Amino acid sequence: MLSAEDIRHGFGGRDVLRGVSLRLAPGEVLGIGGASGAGKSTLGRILAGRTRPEGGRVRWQGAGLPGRGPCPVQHAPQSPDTATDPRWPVAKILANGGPPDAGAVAALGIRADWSRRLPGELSGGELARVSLARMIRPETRVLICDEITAQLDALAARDLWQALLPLARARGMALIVISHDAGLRRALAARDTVLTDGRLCPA
Ligand SMILES: Nc1ncnc2c1ncn2[C@@H]1O[C@H](COP(=O)(O)OP(=O)(O)OP(=O)(O)O)[C@@H](O)[C@H]1O
Repeated sequence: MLSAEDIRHGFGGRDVLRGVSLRLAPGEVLGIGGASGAGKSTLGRILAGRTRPEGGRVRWQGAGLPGRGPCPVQHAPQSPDTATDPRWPVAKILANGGPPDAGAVAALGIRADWSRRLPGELSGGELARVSLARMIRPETRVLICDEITAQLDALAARDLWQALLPLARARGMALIVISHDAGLRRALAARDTVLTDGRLCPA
């Protein structure tokens, strides 16, 4: 479904990704770990078509990622507070880029009475759910979860995964769990990998 072949990318002449290849099946949960600065977020953005790699290619169902319309691969960023406009109420955040996905909004426990609140008026866990719901549309087939619970306490993190996993399973939506936390990756992902020296290796 989603594949990457020999992805290479760097910044300022420094190679970060040195030939990353992967394949992801529908509904699969894949873990990606690696040291800080290893290139996990860079890879996530490339897989979602947000960053054009210097080398290699990302393929979606055998072709390039669609250039128009909603992308089936979405990258959920690690810091919802910097990814959401602090002046926008929840309803506007959810409607940005298309009508909100009512099923995802309900499954993530987003309450109607949050709709007029600003991001600063939500708890960290609530904001993480809103930020995630923006990325889940009916067309989303792969969700790249980039340290989405790293800033939450253990209980809020557990609640978020317990909401997200059944939603993903019900939709056959694949997840890529990017996390420093090997225990979390092992608990969630059937297949776990680590980004080391610019390459993806089995964990
Ligand atoms: N836009 C950019 N311009 C310059 N350097 C960048 C840019 N984006 C990322 N980098 C550098 O590329 C390297 C990989 O960054 P990336 O954010 O992908 O790592 P990461 O594995 O996700 O790290 P962390 O676990 O700390 O979030 C880092 O050294 C980072 O400083």
